[in-house]
Amino acid sequence: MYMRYFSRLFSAMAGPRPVVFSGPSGAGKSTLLKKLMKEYDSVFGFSVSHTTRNPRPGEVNGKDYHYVTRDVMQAGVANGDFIESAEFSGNMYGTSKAAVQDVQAKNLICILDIDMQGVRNIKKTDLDPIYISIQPPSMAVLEKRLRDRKTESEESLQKRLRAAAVDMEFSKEPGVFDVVVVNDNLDDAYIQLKQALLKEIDKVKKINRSS
Ligand SMILES: Nc1ncnc2c1ncn2[C@@H]1O[C@H](COP(=O)(O)OP(=O)(O)OP(=O)(O)O)[C@@H](O)[C@H]1O
Ligand SMILES: Nc1nc2c(ncn2[C@@H]2O[C@H](COP(=O)(O)O)[C@@H](O)[C@H]2O)c(=O)[nH]1
Repeated sequence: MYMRYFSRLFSAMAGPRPVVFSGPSGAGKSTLLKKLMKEYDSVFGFSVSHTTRNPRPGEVNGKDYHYVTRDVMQAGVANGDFIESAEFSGNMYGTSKAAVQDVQAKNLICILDIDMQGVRNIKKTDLDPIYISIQPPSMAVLEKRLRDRKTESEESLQKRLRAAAVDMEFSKEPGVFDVVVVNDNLDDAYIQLKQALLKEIDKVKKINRSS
């Protein structure tokens, strides 16, 4: 009890609370995050995950992900370099300690885009983030978005849809997420997202003004 209290107190002193974004693949997490980081570029910093999947056209190594082999990723996990890692749709993904520290060293709100296994694992740490779930309006809409994105093979798409069904149930579990945003109309979803983060955004702006 006291340990948890002091851990929260110290992390509050250390800087703004991180934000975890989760939700099914194709729900619109990256789309919303990019809008947020464009509007508040001096407030948020993205925790660049590691993955063993191949880069998509337009993705940049070190910006979207650190693209690594399974051997490199497994060695990093064994070495204790990761806060959390997970297997998703046939590939490994993970948040390195360095990725979060890099953002926090700049006193920015650290954004983690992670799947639900990542959410469960982060809950076992003392990171104490705000948990936001981005959900699609329906499975049918999600499937259309994923197909239209044209990034997945049929096999990968089916795996992602199966994971999405579990994720949509997970988001309804009481106490897991602080906010659940249904991304139907993008502008409406973005307004809801900003509303959920205004307090933290103001905190960072105040700190930046006084430093
Ligand atoms: N509100 C929306 N209305 C219509 N299309 C949308 C909306 N939000 C996102 N999209 C589109 O849906 C597709 C999936 O969005 P996005 O890539 O942001 O999802 P994601 O949750 O980040 O997926 P992943 O977890 O696989 O990275 C993209 O092509 C995006 O342009
Ligand atoms: N547990 C983690 N999940 C992660 C991490 N980085 C991304 N993700 C999640 O993976 C899926 C698929 O992403 P994609 O870029 O291949 O479409 C998605 O749900 C992400 O949120 C991570 O470091 N840890």
